[in-house]
Parts: sequence; structure tokens; C-alpha cells
Amino acid sequence: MVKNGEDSGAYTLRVEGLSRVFGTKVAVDGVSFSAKEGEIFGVVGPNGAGKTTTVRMLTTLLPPTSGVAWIMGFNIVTEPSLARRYIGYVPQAVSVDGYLTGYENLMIFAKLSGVPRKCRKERIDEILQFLGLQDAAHQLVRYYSGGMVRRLEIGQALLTRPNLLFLDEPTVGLDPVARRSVWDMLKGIRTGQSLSILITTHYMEEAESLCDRVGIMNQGKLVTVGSPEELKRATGRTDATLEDAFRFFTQESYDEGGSFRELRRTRRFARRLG
Ligand SMILES: Nc1ncnc2c1ncn2[C@@H]1O[C@H](COP(=O)(O)OP(=O)(O)OP(=O)(O)O)[C@@H](O)[C@H]1O
Repeated sequence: MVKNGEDSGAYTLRVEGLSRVFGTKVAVDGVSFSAKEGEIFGVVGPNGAGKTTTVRMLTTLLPPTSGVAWIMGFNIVTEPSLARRYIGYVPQAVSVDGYLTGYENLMIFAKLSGVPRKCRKERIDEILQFLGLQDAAHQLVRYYSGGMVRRLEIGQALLTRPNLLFLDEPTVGLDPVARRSVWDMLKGIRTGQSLSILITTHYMEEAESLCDRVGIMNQGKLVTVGSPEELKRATGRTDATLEDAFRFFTQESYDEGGSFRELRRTRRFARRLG
């Protein structure tokens, strides 16, 4: 492992030996890492590497076969309801309703997730402003662009003021302009905040642009962890890219997507909004 100040700072997330087996398939194989307060930690790897399964375990949606993780010191296996209080989660599938307005989506989520009545409106207005969605707040979400939808979903996950935000492939299915609008928003969130973000992505450019540290995942294993610079430097080449680092650490070539699976996910993203 590439060390990067692992001993300092407060940890929002600690993961130790997390594994998940489906039948005979080892989807996640003994994964260990930590994320510090205020850090954006990226889990990168090709489709099928085990990223979503890792996130589903960490968000307490799927029990691990073995291993453990702590969120703000709470054990996800023995204290899941306490751990859940500190997290926000934006899944890959669309999590807002296309037949409601942006404002209505936020209000329903605030009610369901227990945001106290007296601060709901204020928090929603604050988030809409931060998202740059005030003007579109009362339009149906099915008329939003893909980037606006993703920003709304991220804003929705922030309503409970989590300490740790999980984003599973946040820009899959978005065009390059929309992708940048989501990146800019995420960079804006972290400014001056103690929020930690765990992001999974198979886009190396995304990991490089957003993440303080990156864990390279392949075939269920977290092969190495380090800052994008450290990982590239480890290859011994001055012009190395993160793809080169992936190849260096896994001895495999990197296919970033454009596969049938990705195309299907893109279509599904569009269709789910109606
Ligand atoms: N419920 C399940 N039953 C059986 N196998 C599963 C299940 N969920 C995931 N897998 C398998 O576990 C492996 C890891 O899947 P996972 O979805 O975690 O990968 P990923 O890195 O998130 O890829 P993607 O971004 O394409 O979803 C894959 O081989 C997948 O087919």
C-alpha cells in the first residue's frame, strides 16, 4: 500500500477485511481502507470489480460475509441504525421522481428522512441555491437535464447533513458537459466542510479530478491506495496516467467502458425519469 498520512486526522470511515460472497462468486475480497474527515476517497476499477457491492455493504443495505467497518465509530454490522444516521447515499439508479418538481422531491425526502419540520424549508432553499436549481425548483424533474437530476439527487442526500456521502458512479450516463457540472458541484461541497465523500467510478479522469486518495479495485480486491500523484509516480514514469497506474498494480489493461452494460445503464438512467 502507498502510505499517505494514514496515521493522522480523524477517520469518518474505517474498513477492515470486508468481504462478500454470492454463491461461489467472491464479489468483494478482504477490503481494508480508511477515509478521513473532509476527504474525497475514490474507489476506482472496471465494471464488475466489486465497487457497488462494497458501497451496498457500507451503507448497511447488504450484510458482509465477513469483515467489518465503522462509520463515525459505529459498527455497520452490530450498530447499523446508528451508523446510518451519519450517511447520505446516492445510488446508481435514479433516486428522484420525474413526475414531481425538484422542490417536491426534496420536501418528501426531508419528511421521510426525519429532517425536523422547522428547518425543512430553510434547508431545501439553501440546497436549491447551492445546486443552482432555484429557477428550476418548481419544474417537473422529468424536464431536467441529466446533470441537473444528478445534482438534485446529491442535494437530496445532503438534506440530513451527513458526515459521509456515498456516491456510486455519480456521472455514469452523463455527457461531458453534465459530468463537469457535477464535478464542479462536488468540488464546491467540500470547500470548508468536514464532509467526507466516498465515490466509486470507473472513469479514471473523474477519480483524478475529484479524489484526494484513490483505492484501485480489481476482481474484488483493493490492490493499492494512494493519492493520484502517488499512484502515478509508483509506475516510475513521469508521464504516467491513472490507467497506467492501474496496469502497473494489476498487470491488466484497463477498459473504461463504452460496453453494452454501460450503454444499458445510460438508457436506464434516461428511461427512469419518464
Ligand atoms: N446479487 C448478486 N448475485 C450474484 N453476483 C453478484 C451480485 N451482485 C454482484 N454480483 C457479482 O459480483 C461482482 C461485483 O459486482 P459489483 O456490481 O459490485 O461490481 P462494480 O465494480 O460495482 O461494477 P458495476 O459498476 O458495473 O456495477 C460482479 O461479478 C457481479 O456480477
